[in-house]
Amino acid sequence: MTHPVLEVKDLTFRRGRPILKGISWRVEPGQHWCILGPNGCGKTSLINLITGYDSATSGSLQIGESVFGDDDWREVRRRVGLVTNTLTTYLESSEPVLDVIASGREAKLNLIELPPPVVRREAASLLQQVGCSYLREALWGPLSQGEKQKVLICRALMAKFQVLILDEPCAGLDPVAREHYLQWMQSLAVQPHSPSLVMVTHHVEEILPSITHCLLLKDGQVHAAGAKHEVLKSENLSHIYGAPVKLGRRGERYSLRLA
Ligand SMILES: Nc1ncnc2c1ncn2[C@@H]1O[C@H](COP(=O)(O)OP(=O)(O)OP(=O)(O)O)[C@@H](O)[C@H]1O
Repeated sequence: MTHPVLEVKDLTFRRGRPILKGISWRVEPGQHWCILGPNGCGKTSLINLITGYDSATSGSLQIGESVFGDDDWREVRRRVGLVTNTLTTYLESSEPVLDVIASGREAKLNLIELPPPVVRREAASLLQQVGCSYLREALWGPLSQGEKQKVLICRALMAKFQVLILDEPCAGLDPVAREHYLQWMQSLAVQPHSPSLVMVTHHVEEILPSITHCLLLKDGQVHAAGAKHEVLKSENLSHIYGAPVKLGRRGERYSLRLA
């Protein structure tokens, strides 16, 4: 039996009030997903549960063959890469960029011990791949938003991950940097052994051709989940955003405007 890359069943999350109300979602090998939904609908909460930063109130969660509760989630976490701005608040400003990247190997923040030279070399090579070799000797704190995003991607790539979760990866990037970044993600997604990408975004313009599926959330519930071309429709988006919107398509890219 092939295991899903990721599966959640009837997942609920309460913090004083219900935040996620019975989410069921399955990511199969070879699929790349995009999660869309209005502010406060529970996108980040869902990701925090998947990455083990928070615990679900009920329901089940599985990454590959590992089930949350049965397996050591610290080990499982090494298979889930996460790129999120929230990480930026946990990282020390004085942390060298190479150590930030190297810390992805162990899924740990702010390394106490120096990473081994072989790991630092891998980190430097990843930095080169994203066009940021000039940051080899830099510290984390003063980096620009775009540089931080690229360093976090490198950090995620250090892990032996099956899933790479990108929480609003283009936030803070200028339009040209955003397009370069998206092209780079596209080239990553089409590599033969690419991890499954799960991208959270507010902008349909950022949905890459390689994204195969979409999960639409509203009020902590799944409104629609499935193949991109079936789910990404004006009526579904109007429903989740609570206003009439019109989805446009140009080639393999999308746009959205108020109807
Ligand atoms: N630990 C928590 N304690 C209390 N409330 C929380 C907690 N985590 C999330 N929430 C609340 O749950 C709701 C969903 O938050 P979440 O950050 O998941 O939304 P989101 O879809 O990622 O929103 P955005 O698009 O604005 O980033 C919000 O109303 C938030 O205030």
